[in-house]
Amino acid sequence: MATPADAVREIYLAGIGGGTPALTTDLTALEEQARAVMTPAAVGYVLGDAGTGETGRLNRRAYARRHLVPRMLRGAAQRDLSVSLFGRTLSSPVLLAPIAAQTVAHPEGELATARAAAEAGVPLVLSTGSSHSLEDVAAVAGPRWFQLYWPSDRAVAASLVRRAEQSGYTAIVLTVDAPTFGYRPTDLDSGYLPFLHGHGIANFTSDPVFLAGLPDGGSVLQHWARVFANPALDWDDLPWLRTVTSLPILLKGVLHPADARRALDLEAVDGVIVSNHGGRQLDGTVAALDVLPAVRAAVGNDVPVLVDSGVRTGSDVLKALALGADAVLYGRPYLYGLALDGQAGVAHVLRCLLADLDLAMALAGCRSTADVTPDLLMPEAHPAPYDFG
Ligand SMILES: Cc1cc2nc3c(=O)[nH]c(=O)nc-3n(C[C@H](O)[C@H](O)[C@H](O)COP(=O)(O)O)c2cc1C
Ligand SMILES: CCCCC(=O)C(=O)O
Repeated sequence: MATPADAVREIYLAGIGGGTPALTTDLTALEEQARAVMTPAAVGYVLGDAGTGETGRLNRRAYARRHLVPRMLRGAAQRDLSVSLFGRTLSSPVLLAPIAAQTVAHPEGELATARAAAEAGVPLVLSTGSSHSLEDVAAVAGPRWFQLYWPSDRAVAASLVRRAEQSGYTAIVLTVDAPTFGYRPTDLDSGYLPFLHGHGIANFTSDPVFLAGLPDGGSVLQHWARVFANPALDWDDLPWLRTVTSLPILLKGVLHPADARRALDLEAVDGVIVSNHGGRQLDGTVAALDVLPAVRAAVGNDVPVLVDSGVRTGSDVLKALALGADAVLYGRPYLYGLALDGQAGVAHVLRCLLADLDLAMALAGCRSTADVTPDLLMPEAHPAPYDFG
């Protein structure tokens, strides 16, 4: 049976004939390659962090300062990478993070991403800010979740969720860390917001409720700007979302354990995604990985907890799982693959990540994701200095 690590063997075999991969297999080097092929505005949007970039750097440091203590002789010749979430089996603990406006990186945008994800069996979380309608993406996608930016008009929110449900998306990811755009100097310096250039608004321009609210002769972009976000959203709104869908709901962008607990106590959500949005929202924010154990402790072991922000390699996935995550969202690197070579580029990145993860499990002595336990990590010499009580 083919395993993700076979990709590595195939590369070496191709090398006998002089072949080498078209793109780097170094998942941390893709950024530099992609920078060279994207427009300056796209580089600013995709690579950019909020503020000084402190949180963006911290995300990587949080992984770098943790170290694995692998176990030997555990007979991990075959690895089972699968995990179970909301009653479904995922082929690996990896999903593609919602990334808006993907046509800034490649003209085929989310369609290319969805095809590559389907081929790899990796679930895609499609952004509300997709450049192709959620129906068009569903037509070429494999397993899929829908990420919701809750519009200022509840009727539009309900319409998006209903469409997602009808199009086979099996979970709703409500992102709560972006009531407004963060302060992003890379975008501000070039005066560039992709949405105002027509990227990432297809779910609105294809939405009957949104279009019905468009004033006669009014501008679509101005209407979008009014409707897209709801900065006034608060906890009292959450139960309403529960009334419009029977799908599992995950809250994305939670960092404080008390917020995770509160969401569950409201019985309004089924899971949480610990994330600082890749350092793009509030600069100076703690690394997502650093609060993951506290969030896990706050919600208990039965609630799905995912994490993102800074995941790059197979070892990173192991570290996240060892600290209590059920799965990770993989973000920018797949966008780099998209920019470099469209669908084939995303496929390459996923092949590399899954091969790296499969080998990491072999080398750490893990036959299955259930074997990725906290004792796989070196206890921290300097534990996190905060106690959330
Ligand atoms: C260009 C870009 C666009 C994004 N758009 C969205 C979005 O529409 N919705 C959302 O919830 N998160 C969005 N995110 C955040 C990602 O889902 C994820 O949290 C983040 O990329 C993780 O950081 P990393 O990619 O550095 O690992 C976006 C991130 C990037 C880089
Ligand atoms: C309000 C943010 C919209 C897109 C996004 O999530 C991002 O650029 O990070």
